[in-house]
Amino acid sequence: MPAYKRILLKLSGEALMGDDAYGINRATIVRMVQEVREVTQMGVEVAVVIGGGNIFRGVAGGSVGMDRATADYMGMLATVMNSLALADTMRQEGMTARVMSAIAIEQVVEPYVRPKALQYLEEGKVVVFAAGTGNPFFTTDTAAALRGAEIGAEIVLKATKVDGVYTADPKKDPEAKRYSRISFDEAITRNLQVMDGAAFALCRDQKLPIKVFSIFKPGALKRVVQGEDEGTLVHV
Ligand SMILES: Nc1ncnc2c1ncn2[C@@H]1O[C@H](COP(=O)(O)OP(=O)(O)O)[C@@H](O)[C@H]1O
Ligand SMILES: O=c1ccn([C@@H]2O[C@H](COP(=O)(O)OP(=O)(O)O)[C@@H](O)[C@H]2O)c(=O)[nH]1
Repeated sequence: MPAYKRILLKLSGEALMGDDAYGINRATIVRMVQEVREVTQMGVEVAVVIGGGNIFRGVAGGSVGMDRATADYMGMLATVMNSLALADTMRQEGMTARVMSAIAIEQVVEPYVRPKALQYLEEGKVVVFAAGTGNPFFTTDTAAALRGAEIGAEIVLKATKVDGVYTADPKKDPEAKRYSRISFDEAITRNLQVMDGAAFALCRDQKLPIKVFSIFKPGALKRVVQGEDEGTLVHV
């Protein structure tokens, strides 16, 4: 039995590279989609926000002297590409997906219209939210928090490169310990970088819990959806 009726799944864009140096690794995206299919088959309504870090990140552009807002728009366009690839892979795997963009790009993707997104979810379609929040200086984590709150998701699931929230960045500090649960207040006070502060703050205000877990661990998404002990729960 699933523990949730409706979820917002945030997929790391960077993880889409798999073992490649850049772009979208075919085997990786197929595996991600198959995991999503498993939970849709359990009757869970799934909305997805995918990042763009495998193609372009605004901060990277900014660091080499680009105008930061322009670089961020490039990052948002990168998430549109990933969203199209994701939805197409879903189609190939026998699912029905709809991409909705936060920035107008009508010939390519339909615009984000909240009631329409809700309708798709009720029809059992997977909705992929593209172009983040549509605003520079934000991240797709914040987009996940925002859309999660808007569609009334019960939880935001952040599938990322680490298997939970740690006392420090586990990629830099081998002594870092994983929390099984942590409050928003503590995560924000300790300035834990696994998610940006804006995303944490929005979820805290909306009382929308977040689960952080590994995108690489087979079966982790299903376990999370079944309410099993997996990753880290960030709670009010
Ligand atoms: N306290 C922490 N706990 C877990 N991960 C952390 C922490 N601080 C920093 N990180 C880093 O945050 C990364 C996940 O955030 P991000 O780069 O935004 O990933 P994504 O591509 O999933 O959006 C992890 O790969 C990890 O190295
Ligand atoms: O609301 C948003 C969402 C994303 N971005 C840009 O899109 C890039 C890709 O998204 P993100 O870094 O969140 O992807 P991920 O970490 O999942 O790979 C970011 O670096 C930002 O430049 C943005 O400007 N506004």
